[in-house]
Amino acid sequence: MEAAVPAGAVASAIDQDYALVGEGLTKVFGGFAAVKDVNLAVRRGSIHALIGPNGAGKTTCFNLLTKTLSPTKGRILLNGVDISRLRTAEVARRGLVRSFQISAIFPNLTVLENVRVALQASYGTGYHFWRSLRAVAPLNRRAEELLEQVGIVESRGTTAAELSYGKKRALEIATTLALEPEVMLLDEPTAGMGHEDVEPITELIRKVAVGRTVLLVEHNLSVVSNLCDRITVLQHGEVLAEGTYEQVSNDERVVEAYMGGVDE
Ligand SMILES: Nc1ncnc2c1ncn2[C@@H]1O[C@H](COP(=O)(O)OP(=O)(O)OP(=O)(O)O)[C@@H](O)[C@H]1O
Repeated sequence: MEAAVPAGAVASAIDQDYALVGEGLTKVFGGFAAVKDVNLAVRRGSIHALIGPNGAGKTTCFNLLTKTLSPTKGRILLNGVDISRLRTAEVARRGLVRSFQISAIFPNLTVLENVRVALQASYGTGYHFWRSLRAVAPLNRRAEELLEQVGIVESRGTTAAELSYGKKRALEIATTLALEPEVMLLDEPTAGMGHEDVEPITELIRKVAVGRTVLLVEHNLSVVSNLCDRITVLQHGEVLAEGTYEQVSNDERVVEAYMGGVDE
């Protein structure tokens, strides 16, 4: 007869496989449950998408996982550690980083300066406008490396305001990488983009995801099918289906949810 596996052993095996886990996540806004008992496990090293029709609860769920909102019920585990009660900065220090919104980019600073600000934030020194150029010079090399990685190093001297939309997104990814994330959370990375920018950003995400874990909310289903290993579909705040793109796109309930909604 096989010896019973102690519960702790199962839990730690799960911790090793999954970088980020949401357990029984629930968020109630004034009596309305936007997210209900959602269980989500993001496998280490994977690109995982959260999709669903409008109003399905994706943003709320994402905000819970990124600690922008606190759950009414449930908990969040990062590498097996309960981070539900930790602040965003502490969670970022532990490797869980949400991509900055474009609005968080300083439009009047150059591309290089923007990445340097992020690096200074990550080194805990903060950004001091009065610091001499010599004092910040060591950061320039790292900033240039990051810009190289995201393919916009030739724009280093351009002010962020002058960048195309696609390059702004690339800059946003560089500022996220400055925090050395182990788990990256991307909020609709291709939202508002023209056709010509979607593919380069998809390829960039694929590239920076190597050696990391990525969770993204994305409306563009062709990006999801092209990029993501696993997909969780939400509807009315609950998990409707989970699997590969092929599995969920062949699931009648998912087809029905999308046909019944107004999503693209
Ligand atoms: N702060 C809030 N207060 C009250 N209701 C909210 C709040 N935030 C979200 N909701 C409601 O929760 C539900 C889920 O919203 P959420 O934005 O999470 O969905 P979504 O799937 O991201 O939708 P979309 O694709 O349209 O962005 C919606 O009915 C929304 O109106």
